[in-house]
Formats: sequence, structure tokens, C-alpha cells
Amino acid sequence: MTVSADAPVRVRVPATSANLGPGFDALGLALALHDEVTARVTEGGLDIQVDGEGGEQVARDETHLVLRAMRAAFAELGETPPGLALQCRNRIPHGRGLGSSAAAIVAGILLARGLVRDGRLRLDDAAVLALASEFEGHPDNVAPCLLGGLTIAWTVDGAARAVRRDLDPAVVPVVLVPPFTASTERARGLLPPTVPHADAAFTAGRAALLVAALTGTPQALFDATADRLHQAYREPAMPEALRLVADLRVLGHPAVVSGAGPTVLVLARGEVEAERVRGAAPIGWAVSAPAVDVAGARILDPPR
Ligand SMILES: Nc1ncnc2c1ncn2[C@@H]1O[C@H](COP(=O)(O)OP(=O)(O)OP(=O)(O)O)[C@@H](O)[C@H]1O
Ligand SMILES: N[C@@H](CCO)C(=O)O
Repeated sequence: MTVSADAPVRVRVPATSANLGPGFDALGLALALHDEVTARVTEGGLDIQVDGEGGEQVARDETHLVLRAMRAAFAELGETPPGLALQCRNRIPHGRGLGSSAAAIVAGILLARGLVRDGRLRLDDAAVLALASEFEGHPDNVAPCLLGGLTIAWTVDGAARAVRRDLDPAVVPVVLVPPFTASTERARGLLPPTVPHADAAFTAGRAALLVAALTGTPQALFDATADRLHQAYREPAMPEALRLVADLRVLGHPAVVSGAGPTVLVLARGEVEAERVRGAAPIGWAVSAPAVDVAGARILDPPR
């Protein structure tokens, strides 16, 4: 191992909203709501401390997601640390469609890379994106978590790639987070193996329009957020979310399911619309308008 026991690494990773309606498994947006994780190599054993979201539920053993991602990255780097200590300060809610698992995976990989001498040379940013996406199973949360802003991700020969764009400043993302969870695994299991050609064509057109709408033509956002590939199929796993999306869209707001739900995202066109959306939130749902995270995942310590 090429690191010393007294050199902790601290990383900050943002929440993300994937799909954005028609961009299933491709589009994603980074939001200014962050987890922070600190890792240290020790003489032996495993010590995992968790404060905040998931603190009551997540395992403190080898199955912990941040640790599993660290192990995968250490394996890529050909390193085996004698022991590890992790401190997790979680602020991203779990199982809500705000990219908590992608954030945990990105944190783990960046921590492992940061703990190894010349880690950045041995595992470059493209390799981190590919490894994290492989781990998560799709790249649409991982890409904005790493790069910040709006990202369009795709996969070539099994390796994820992404481009980043800045969001038009008139767009105000509003998230409505319910008090219950939905698992991504279940939501993906509800998707059919094939869809009608007309639905695929409709959604491809809207996804292309959505990139234009989010980067300069926000007046097109309502039409641009229509999807026929995934949201309706997932209704049995999150009926309340689908009902809220429908109600908000009847009022003219560009509402979609965030990631695999059940959070609802509205890409409001300015503060006035954002305020109206706040007023339409069902009782018990937490509404906020987090800024867009433009920087993506950052190593905070050691400063670099
Ligand atoms: N910080 C974390 N530490 C440990 N495990 C985590 C962490 N974040 C997420 N997980 C694991 O991932 C699960 C949530 O993943 P899931 O993919 O279902 O939802 P999500 O990532 O929050 O939402 P989405 O993928 O739709 O944006 C949690 O139940 C937990 O097992
Ligand atoms: N594209 C993914 C995002 C959630 O991880 C899905 O909708 O299943």
C-alpha cells in the first residue's frame, strides 16, 4: 500500500436526478445536496460510522455500498489496504430517486483513488466514470455526480461516457420528496422488454428537445419532459408519484419522476413557477429547490 495511516481523504458528492422524463438511463442533473465521506487506511479491521440518512438501516460491514465501491477501485489499482475507517455524513435520502447509491459509489471510488499514491494517474476520470457506471448498472446518475451540471451519458462497448452542459439559469429544479421509498431494482423490474416503435420515436424526439430546452429554450420544457418509455410502467411501484406528476402537468408544470422515483422533479421556468409548485405539494412531502451543483464530486481533504 502506498499510503500512510495518518492521511485521511474526504470527498463531497452531490445528489442527482436522472432521466428528467424522456432521457431514460441517459440524462441527469446534479443538485446541491451532498454526502461527505472521510476514509483512512488503518493497521487492520473495518470501522464504519454513519451519521444522517440511512444511519439506522445501512450495514457497517463489507456489504456497505461505499466500502464495496472502494474495494472495486482498490482491485483496479492493484492495492489491498490492511484496514479501513470510514466516516459518512449522509444528507441524500435513500431510495427516493435522488441518486444516493450513485453518490455512495462515486464517493467510494474517489476515496480509494485518493488514498493511493499516483491514484489519479493509475485510474483516470474516464475510468472512474466507467467503473462507477458498471457498478451502478447505468450511467445517468453517476455522470452528473462526477461532473456536475447537466449530463448526457451513453455506453460504448460496456464503458460509459458523458458530456456535460450548463443548465439555462432560468430553469429552477424543484424536488418534491415523499416520506416513503421505492427501490430502483423493483422499478426497473416493471419495465417491459420491448416498447412500441411509436413510443420509442416519440420519446427520442422529446429527449433531443429536452437538451435544447434545458440549455437555452426553457419555454419548450413542458413538451420536452413528456416520456413514454418508463414512467407509466412504474405506476404500481409509486402510484402517488405518478398521480402528482399528472396533477402538476394538468396545471401546466414540467413535472417528471426523479430517477426511479418516488420523488417528483419539476423543471420550473423561473422563481414564480417554482413558488406555484411549492404550493401544490401534497401534505407530508418535503419540497425544496436545491441549486444545481456545477462542480460535481470534489475531494475536500487533502486540499488539491
Ligand atoms: N451513502 C450510502 N451508504 C450506504 N449505502 C447506501 C448509501 N446510499 C445508498 N445506499 C444503498 O443504496 C440503496 C438505495 O439505492 P436505490 O438505487 O434503490 O435508490 P437511490 O439511489 O436513492 O435512487 P435512484 O437510483 O432512483 O436515484 C439504499 O437502500 C442503500 O442500500
Ligand atoms: N435511469 C435509472 C435511474 C435510477 O437509478 C432508472 O430510471 O432506473
